[in-house]
Amino acid sequence: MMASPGKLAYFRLPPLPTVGELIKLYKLRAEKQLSQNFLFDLRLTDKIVRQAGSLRDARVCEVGPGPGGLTRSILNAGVSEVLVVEKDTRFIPGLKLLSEAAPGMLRIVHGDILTYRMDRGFPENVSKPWGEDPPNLHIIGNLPFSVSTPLIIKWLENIANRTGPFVYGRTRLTLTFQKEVAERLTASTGSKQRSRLSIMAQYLCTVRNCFTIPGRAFVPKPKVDVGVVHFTPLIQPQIPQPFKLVEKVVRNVFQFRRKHCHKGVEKLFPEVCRLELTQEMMQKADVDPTLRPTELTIPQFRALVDAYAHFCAHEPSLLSYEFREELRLKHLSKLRNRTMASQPAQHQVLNNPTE
Ligand SMILES: C[S@@+](CC[C@H](N)C(=O)[O-])C[C@H]1O[C@@H](n2cnc3c(N)ncnc32)[C@H](O)[C@@H]1O
Repeated sequence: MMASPGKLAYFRLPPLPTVGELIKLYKLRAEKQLSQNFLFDLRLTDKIVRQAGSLRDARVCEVGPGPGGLTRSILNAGVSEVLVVEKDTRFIPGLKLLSEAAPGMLRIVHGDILTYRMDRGFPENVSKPWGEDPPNLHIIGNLPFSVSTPLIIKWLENIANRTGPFVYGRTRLTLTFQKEVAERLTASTGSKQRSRLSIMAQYLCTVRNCFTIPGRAFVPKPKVDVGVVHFTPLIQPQIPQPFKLVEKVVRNVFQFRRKHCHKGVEKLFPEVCRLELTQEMMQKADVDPTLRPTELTIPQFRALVDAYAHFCAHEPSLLSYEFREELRLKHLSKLRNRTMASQPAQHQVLNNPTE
């Protein structure tokens, strides 16, 4: 493979204390509430980073760096810049050591990833249009279990609406989840693990279950194994239907996961016209009503969502709440963006390597 020009492609961290030694040095006891399970084995962290594809000259945001094992592997991958967001202040001194060893490459943010505005962390991304390859931002993280599902749902909505880290470019994600969640995210049509989460993720992304890390590889050892999942958002001009509408159809269909799918579809309509409209919707979408929810493909879900949107357009009372809510939220987010643009950032960047 040809190396890209510039010194970063050949960057290697100088010798440093090991992750285990750093933990001893700073007396870092793992906090259960923050789902702290650390990876000491740098061959494993390297393997996670390899799933992201080439990171030469890329920008990376790492969620929850903790003692920095995964951060070391990211820095060694020839990236141009890494921004790490860590909630626990105790890890900051160790991360600063890493930052000194990789001058100009590591920005440390003390903050909560659930509220951190990543688009503000990488404002220069504005010049890159959506869909440009290679992507300009990678999100990588050995995620805390406590936030992994809400975080991926929030990011899926961001992908649909091109907000948050997805506002300017086709950001890719390489993240860890509890093994069972990883299996649900990537479950194929007909599999037992197929669920709402599988549909929402695969509606918007190509999803790959990369490999499983046994619980014993972490310190302390969690009760579960961990799956590494890679997401590539699909290139589409705009999500054809609002995210909330997609969510509503998928939620209803999976309400009766062992029954025929028309059972869940019926619940989308008022009782008086339920059976007729369900029949009409299934015909319009060309979906066999006797299939089980787990047997439906993504194109069939798309067809169901489109058919339901058609009914809603003709009978706004079916969906007036969601549409109103979606419009209200979009309006609020526009106002918030405007206000925040005129305010200083709330999260503290603890070092500025470019200074
Ligand atoms: C599973 S540990 C991974 C640590 C390290 N990346 C590794 O692989 O060894 C999760 C990390 O996320 C941090 N964390 C937990 N909740 C967070 C949040 N809401 N925002 C940012 N970081 C968080 C924890 O403090 C911890 O460092």
